[in-house]
Parts: sequence; structure tokens; C-alpha cells
Amino acid sequence: MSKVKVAINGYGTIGKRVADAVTMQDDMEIIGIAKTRPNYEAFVAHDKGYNVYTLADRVDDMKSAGIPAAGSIDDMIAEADVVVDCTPGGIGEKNKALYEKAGVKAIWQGGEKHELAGCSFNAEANYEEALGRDFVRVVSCNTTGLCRVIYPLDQEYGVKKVRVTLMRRSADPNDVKNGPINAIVPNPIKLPSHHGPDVKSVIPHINIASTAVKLPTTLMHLHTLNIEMEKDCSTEDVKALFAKQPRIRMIGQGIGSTAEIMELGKDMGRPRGDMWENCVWEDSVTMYEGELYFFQAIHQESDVIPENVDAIRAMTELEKDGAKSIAKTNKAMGL
Ligand SMILES: NC(=O)C1=CN([C@@H]2O[C@H](COP(=O)(O)OP(=O)(O)OC[C@H]3O[C@@H](n4cnc5c(N)ncnc54)[C@H](OP(=O)(O)O)[C@@H]3O)[C@@H](O)[C@H]2O)C=CC1
Ligand SMILES: O=C(OP(=O)(O)O)[C@H](O)COP(=O)(O)O
Repeated sequence: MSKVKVAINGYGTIGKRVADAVTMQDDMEIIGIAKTRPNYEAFVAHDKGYNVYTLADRVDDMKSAGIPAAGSIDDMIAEADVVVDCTPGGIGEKNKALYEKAGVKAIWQGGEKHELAGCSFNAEANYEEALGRDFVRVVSCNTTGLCRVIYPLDQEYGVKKVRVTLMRRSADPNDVKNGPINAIVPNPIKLPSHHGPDVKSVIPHINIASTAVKLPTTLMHLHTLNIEMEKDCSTEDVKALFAKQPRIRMIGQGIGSTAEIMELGKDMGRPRGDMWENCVWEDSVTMYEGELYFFQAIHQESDVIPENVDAIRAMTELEKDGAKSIAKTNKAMGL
């Protein structure tokens, strides 16, 4: 069977990782990536063997900088079965007409609105909803992290109410433009933050409210969760449930911070030191007066990457069973 042809439009933090994760799969391949300028990321993409495409009026700029551009973004889209749009939030929306015109399937990221795709995706929670669809949005890093813990709890015990505070990294490690560098910023001040409504775009019946702040750190996000459930369960029940989820890692062994989790990712030899799983502190999992409390850390640069691979598989119906796709993706990535 021929491989599904995938194009990456926007080769930044998320795009470069999706490209590498797709390359690790045996049922899909990267036919090209798009960059708007010939910076170091474009050179690395070229050195890795990816065909580099660019905006129609910049093909010559790319060539004169030393990157033999394969053509325009339109040319790339024409070759693809699925485009994974990883352009900055708000830009992807403008590309929808291009994808419709070319009759190509497209995946957007969490920086775009739910309405753009009409289907917000998390592999564990609603894989089946994306089967055969033309347009899907993989929810943001924080929303992905929330769905991964809320969905199994809801399946097992029925979730009555979720209250979550998100302490967000303010910028990615390579981002020299954003901050704060010496402040804690309620973001947004007007509540709730987008994360609660976003969870409902994947699992509509969940009662959830979220608040969020930005902190002067680049490594990871950290969530404090408080969940009420319909059925009784113990601390040990929840730990056991989390431990068997395919994209949750229980954290202990003296790890007391996001910095040490990032060091663990590097020590494990993960590409770029990525941590694709939710990292739940085992000792934080606590049932108190019938309510669940715990901390989890989310690696914003990488947790949505396996979800993008599963979304491609669902949309192209390479695999109808979500659990099988998750297992296949995880195995190929070494997760
Ligand atoms: N970073 C994160 O923590 C996460 C981000 N997301 C979401 O993923 C999406 C992408 O974010 P992220 O990877 O961080 O963004 P980045 O800014 O790191 O990367 C976006 C890339 O898109 C390229 N680009 C800009 N304009 C265009 C264009 N018109 N056509 C093609 N490429 C373009 C830029 O490359 P160039 O140099 O070529 O201009 C840039 O490298 C957003 O929706 C974001 O909300 C989701 C989860 C986590
Ligand atoms: O999807 C993310 O976060 P979010 O779930 O808080 O929107 C990424 O970390 C990007 O967030 P940003 O829009 O603060 O760069």
C-alpha cells in the first residue's frame, strides 16, 4: 500500500516535530515542508532531506540563499494527501481557501478556532469523530494535556466537575520576542481561559472551568487540577488508572520540577529532549473530602505531536480504531 503523502505548512516549533514524527511511521511520508525564509531551520530541513517549499514570490530568494526550493506552497499542496498547517495562530485560517481549492485534507493546531475545522481532536477522547473528515483541529498543548486525564476519569468514574489552574510557560525556549521575563501575568484576566471551553469542544458534556497565568519560564506548563467524580474511588484507583494510559507518565524518582523532567527527556535520548506524555506527579494524586487533586506538567513543544500523527491516520482512514493508532504511533516514536 502506498504511503499517505503529508505536507507541513509552517516549519516552526510544532511543524518540525510533526515532520520528524511522520517520518518515523511506516504508513505515511513527508513530501515537503514550507518555510517563508531561508533561516537555520530551513537549512536543517534541507539537510535532513525534506523538500523545502516557500511562498510563490520567495522561491528565488530561497535558491539564492543556497536552498534549492522545490517550488511554491501551492505546488506542495498539490502533491499532498494531507497538509498539517503549523503556521502561527490566526494565519492557518487564511490558508483554508487554498486547501479547499486543492481538494486536500488539512489539520490545524490549537491556535486556530474550533469553527475553522468543525472537529477538535484528541486521540484518546474522540478519534472516531475524525474518521474520513477533510478538516480537523488538534487542540492546544494544554487542552491536549487536560483531555488525556479527564477522558479516562470520565469513562471510569464519571466526571461531575473540573476546576483547573494552568501555570503557563510564557514563551518557547527559542522565542526571543515574548515574555514576561520578570512578572506573573494573569492571562486572560477575563475568565475563563480558553482551555475549559476547548476541552468541551472535544468532550462536550464535561463541566469545566479554567483559569491561567503566564510565568517567566520556557520549559513546560504546570496544571493544578481539582476534579469531582460521580462514583467513589480512592487515591490508589486514580494512580492505577493513570499509570495504564498510553500517554501519561507517572513522575517520581526525586523529580520535583519541570527542569528535572526536561533533563529526564534528554537523559532518555528523546529527540530534542521532548516529553510527549503528560507528566503526573504520583505523590500529588490525592483524594481529599471526596475530590481529586493532582499536579501535572505538560511539554508544550511536543505533547501534541503524536496527536497530529493519529489525526492523519483517522482522516485518511488508515486505521479505524483509535487505540490501535495510538499504539502504532507510540511504538514508532518510542513513547
Ligand atoms: N509552541 C507551542 O507551545 C504550541 C503551539 N501550538 C500551536 O501550533 C501552531 C504553530 O505554533 P508554533 O509551532 O509554536 O509556531 P512557530 O512560530 O514556532 O512556527 C510557525 C512557523 O510558521 C512559519 N510561517 C509563518 N507564516 C507563514 C506562512 N504564511 N506560511 C507558511 N509558514 C509560515 C514560520 O516560519 P518562517 O520562519 O518560515 O516564517 C514559523 O517557523 C499555533 O497554532 C500554536 O498555537 C500548539 C501547541 C503548542
Ligand atoms: O497551545 C499552547 O498553549 P495554550 O494551550 O495555553 O494555548 C502553546 O503553548 C502555545 O501557547 P502560546 O499561544 O502562549 O504561545
